[in-house]
Amino acid sequence: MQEAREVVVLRYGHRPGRDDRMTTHVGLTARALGADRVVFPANAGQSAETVRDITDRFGGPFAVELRDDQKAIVRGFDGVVVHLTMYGERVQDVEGEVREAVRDGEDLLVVVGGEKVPWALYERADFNVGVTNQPHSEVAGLAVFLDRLFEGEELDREWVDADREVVPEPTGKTVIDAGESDREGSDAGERGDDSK
Ligand SMILES: C[S@@+](CC[C@H](N)C(=O)[O-])C[C@H]1O[C@@H](n2cnc3c(N)ncnc32)[C@H](O)[C@@H]1O
Repeated sequence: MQEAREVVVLRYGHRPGRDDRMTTHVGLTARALGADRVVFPANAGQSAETVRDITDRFGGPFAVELRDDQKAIVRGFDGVVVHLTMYGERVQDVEGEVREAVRDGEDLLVVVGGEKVPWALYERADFNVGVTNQPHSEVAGLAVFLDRLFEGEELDREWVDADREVVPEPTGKTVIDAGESDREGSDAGERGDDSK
């Protein structure tokens, strides 16, 4: 796609304890599927730490920010705002319009909720987008939206400054030092950590 200057994912709301895992997964999904930065609420420090740790080990660039002024971020955002919501327009109907809106290098803010989000967000959003009009999860909605936005190109991205790299293989969980060209067998390589 013609590039947005920066794709930022904003996690709107976080209930410590209850939302920890989901907020972490919003960050990991944003990173893995092509966003440049995630903004978490200030009370989601543990999730921020986990996403930063993954970025340190598996590469970036990807930034994690903690902010407590989500309302102001959305209100003052200088670019295009997409709000993912089951009540929105169908992603397959508006994805082209979203790409068009950012094609001249506009920044893009993608907002996902947790608990109920304020009505003002629906009004400020340039696009309220539904990934199906069925209730499901912010992680699933974000993944599908980013993949549609980037038309699958994010799957081939190169990672910079990684310490570790997963070797894709039909069976096994091999992780090698980044840059290492020799493949190691599953027994020799580090066992993958998929416990996040
Ligand atoms: C579990 S839902 C909670 C929604 C909340 N009950 C409300 O009415 O706003 C959390 C978030 O998942 C995302 N989400 C859920 N279903 C979605 C869908 N079909 N399409 C896009 N995003 C969705 C939205 O960002 C939503 O804020």
